Amino acid sequence: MKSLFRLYRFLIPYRIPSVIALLLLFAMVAADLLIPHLTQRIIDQGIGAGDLEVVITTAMFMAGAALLSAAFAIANNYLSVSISMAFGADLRSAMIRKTQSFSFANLDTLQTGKLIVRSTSDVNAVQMIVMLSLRILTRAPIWAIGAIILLVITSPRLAPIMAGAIPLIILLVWLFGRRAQPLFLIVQQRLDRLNIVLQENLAGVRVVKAFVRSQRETTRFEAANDELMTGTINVARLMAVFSPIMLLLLNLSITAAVWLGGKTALSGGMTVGEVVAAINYLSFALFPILMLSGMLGPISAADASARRILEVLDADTLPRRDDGAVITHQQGRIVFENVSFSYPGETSEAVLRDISFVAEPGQIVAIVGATGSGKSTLIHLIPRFYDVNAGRITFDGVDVRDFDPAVLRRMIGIALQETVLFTGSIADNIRYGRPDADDEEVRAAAKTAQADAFIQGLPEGYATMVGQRGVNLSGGQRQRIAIARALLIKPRLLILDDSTSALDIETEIKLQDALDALIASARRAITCIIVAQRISTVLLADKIIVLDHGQISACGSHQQLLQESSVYRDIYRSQLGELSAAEGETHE
Ligand SMILES: Nc1ncnc2c1ncn2[C@@H]1O[C@H](COP(=O)(O)OP(=O)(O)OP(=O)(O)O)[C@@H](O)[C@H]1O
Repeated sequence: MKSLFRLYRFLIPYRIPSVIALLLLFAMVAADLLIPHLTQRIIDQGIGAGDLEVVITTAMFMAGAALLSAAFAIANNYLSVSISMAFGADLRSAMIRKTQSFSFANLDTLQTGKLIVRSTSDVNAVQMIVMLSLRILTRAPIWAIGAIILLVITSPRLAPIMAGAIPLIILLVWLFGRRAQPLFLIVQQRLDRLNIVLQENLAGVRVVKAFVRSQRETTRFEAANDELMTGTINVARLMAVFSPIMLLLLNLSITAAVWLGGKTALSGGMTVGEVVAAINYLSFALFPILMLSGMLGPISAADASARRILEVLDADTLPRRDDGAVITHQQGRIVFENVSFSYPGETSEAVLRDISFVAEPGQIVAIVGATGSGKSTLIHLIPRFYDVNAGRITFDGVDVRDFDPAVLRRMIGIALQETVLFTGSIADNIRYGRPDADDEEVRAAAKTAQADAFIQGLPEGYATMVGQRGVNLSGGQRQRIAIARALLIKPRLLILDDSTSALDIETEIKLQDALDALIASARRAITCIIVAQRISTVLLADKIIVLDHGQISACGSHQQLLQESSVYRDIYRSQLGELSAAEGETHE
């Protein structure tokens, strides 16, 4: 329950309406509890004494109490629904705000599927309990306590029945809770699993079809679905036994009250009205406990949901730094000083070891190496998608960890390995990092990225809509839009992570020439770090860094590396065939 209570802080902005809702509850319970007392009066002083006037006036009081109770209930329902919906909306917004500040390490642990479940069905479960707290969950105990007090006052002789029934009910609820809690947790975990399978299945539906694996995916989904069903059935089975037992206990208590009350009334120890009122009070006291016990399931589920929501809200993200460094005259000089890095996790090995190099302002630095050698990891450290474990990276002499992440990232234009485009027009996508850029600037960036020609050829040019994940564009077209997007922010450092892999050689050469021209003509230096699989992409780079199993195995220009690095020569040979005679002369 601790997690659930921690989320109640989201009610603070609604404390006044919440207090009003609770006051309305008290008023409602008071009106309800008046009715057994009035019933007693009608029976004893009206019917028993043959006084019609008492019958009529008391009946009018009863109708008044019932009307008031209904009016309070309507006002309370109205308030509690509005408060809980606002609470849910605030909670969802807080979660989305938090995920926006997630580092890549956070995203590694809380993947998309999990985040979606947490910000939808988990929030709904908690929101439901908040609404019930302002209604039935609070009303039930007040009702029960009020009824017990009135029962003891009006019919002390029947109080022992209550004294026997209540501990028994509490014991049963406790036993049920202990048994049910783990079952509810299992259901939540299985729901999580089902959502992840579903999300993977839908996101990868094209691959599934291409590999004719629909059967496998259906089986995988059905397995997760069946597991969820079994879990839910286990909970339902427990409820199926528990609820009737509780009802039996309630009915037995009332039977005992009728029996004992009847006997006492016959011997003159109680009036008929007192017996009727006592039976009413007894059901008023026991019924809420029964109702609350039925809520144990949703409460346990909501507590599990709250725990999962808190995992998101409490995640350790890169803090915003208002006191972070600011560089007024940016040069774009990047220095790696003995950088080592391993991904978070106890068993993970170092992915980068002792990396040192300098990218001077205006230089094009290429990083090559076998797949998995750590190229993407290396460039992800510059905008602080992850922080280094040892050594440091400086941007114009300032350790990147001294910047506010947003300030640092505004100086860096990056086209990531996986191209993600958003629903919207092509122009919107290019403008993503700089929404105020004018059409000319958008077009200039697209021209450099070799995207202008194909965009102009589309039916609506720059206004053409891009589908979810850019499905209506080719891989190479999406890559070029991503490069234009990175260029448009006029970065001091441009990072292209294998961003030209889907381009044909001719387009790639044109892109390289355009980038060269841009770098040469830029008023302020643009440093460029290019990760590449293809040697042809890096031939013109000022400096090529060869990564091998997370370490720099060589560094220099193409010609230097041909002479000095066997790893580089191997990559060269495997891609471009045997070395030409001229190149062969220069090395051993
Ligand atoms: N988010 C992650 N969590 C844990 N390990 C990771 C993560 N991303 C990459 N790795 C591991 O780090 C190593 C280097 O990966 P990286 O993506 O940097 O290589 P790369 O040289 O860019 O490969 P490629 O050319 O195939 O893109 C790999 O062994 C990979 O398994």
